[in-house]
Amino acid sequence: MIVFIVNPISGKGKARKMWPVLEHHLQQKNVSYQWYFTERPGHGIELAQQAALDQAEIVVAVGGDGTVHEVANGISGFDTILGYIPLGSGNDYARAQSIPWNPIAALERILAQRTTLRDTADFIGTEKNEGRMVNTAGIGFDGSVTKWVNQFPLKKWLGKLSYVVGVLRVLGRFRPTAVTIHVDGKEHHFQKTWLIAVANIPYYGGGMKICPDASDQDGLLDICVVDGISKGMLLFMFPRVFLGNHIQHPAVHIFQARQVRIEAKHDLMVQIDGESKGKTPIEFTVNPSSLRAG
Ligand SMILES: Nc1ncnc2c1ncn2[C@@H]1O[C@H](COP(=O)(O)OP(=O)(O)OP(=O)(O)O)[C@@H](O)[C@H]1O
Repeated sequence: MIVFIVNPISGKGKARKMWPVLEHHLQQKNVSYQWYFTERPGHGIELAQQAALDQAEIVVAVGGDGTVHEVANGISGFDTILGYIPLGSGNDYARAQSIPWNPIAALERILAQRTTLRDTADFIGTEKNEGRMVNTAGIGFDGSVTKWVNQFPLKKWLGKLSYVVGVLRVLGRFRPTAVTIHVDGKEHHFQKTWLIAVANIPYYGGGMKICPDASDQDGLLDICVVDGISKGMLLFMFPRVFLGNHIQHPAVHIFQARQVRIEAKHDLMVQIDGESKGKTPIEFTVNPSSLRAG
């Protein structure tokens, strides 16, 4: 049995519009399936967990990276395969896994049932803030931008453009702070940190190659720290993130580790897989080959 979990608001309603087309394809191919629309944030976790308990072979996230995050958390601890049809606005998971952007082609790939094992990371913060990261986390500047954008009433109309507005709004008031980063137990101190990314895959934010060498098949997390840089230089450097050559800048520090803990002098906001997830301190531990991706 294949279970589809469709987020009707993903990609400004793209997933909702595309679902009848996907269903038509499934019916033509005589595939046995069930489907659900998510009704609220977090619902995807509950639906995916129930599907795994009901012994679904594959649970397919239909939407964006937030939907993948929820489904991956719901099936955590089960042998269930995670499928993905990218109909969000960022779709970084699809980018990293080379999943076709055409929804029917993505569906065909799932039906072919060629699976690979992928790393995820377990995260644990404060106040029951814990779970499983599939893509990438951002702590600091982009954590604040994500929080701002998720509360921005125009997000459902502006889509990705909301992030540009968010970057400009947060840039005005964000203050870099001192952080301590424990990389596999070794302490590194930074004085004026803008952001720390912890990555399973190279991308976040819809194609920004924040950790260009990250791989979810190497048993390691890649960590990128941006520290000691002026606001102007940060803006100037920003476009280089899309090519991944920002890592050559002296303000950018890269590490690889199995475990990383981040503490900040002044609390920094955290986003994980594009979802706001509390604030520092936070710790990540890689969980190698823990996800069956189809
Ligand atoms: N019915 C719903 N109403 C409101 N929010 C929902 C509903 N169902 C799911 N959500 C939430 O929608 C959010 C965004 O989903 P998702 O990330 O899949 O789409 P996106 O933001 O368009 O794509 P991307 O993350 O790839 O840019 C998630 O945080 C999820 O919890």
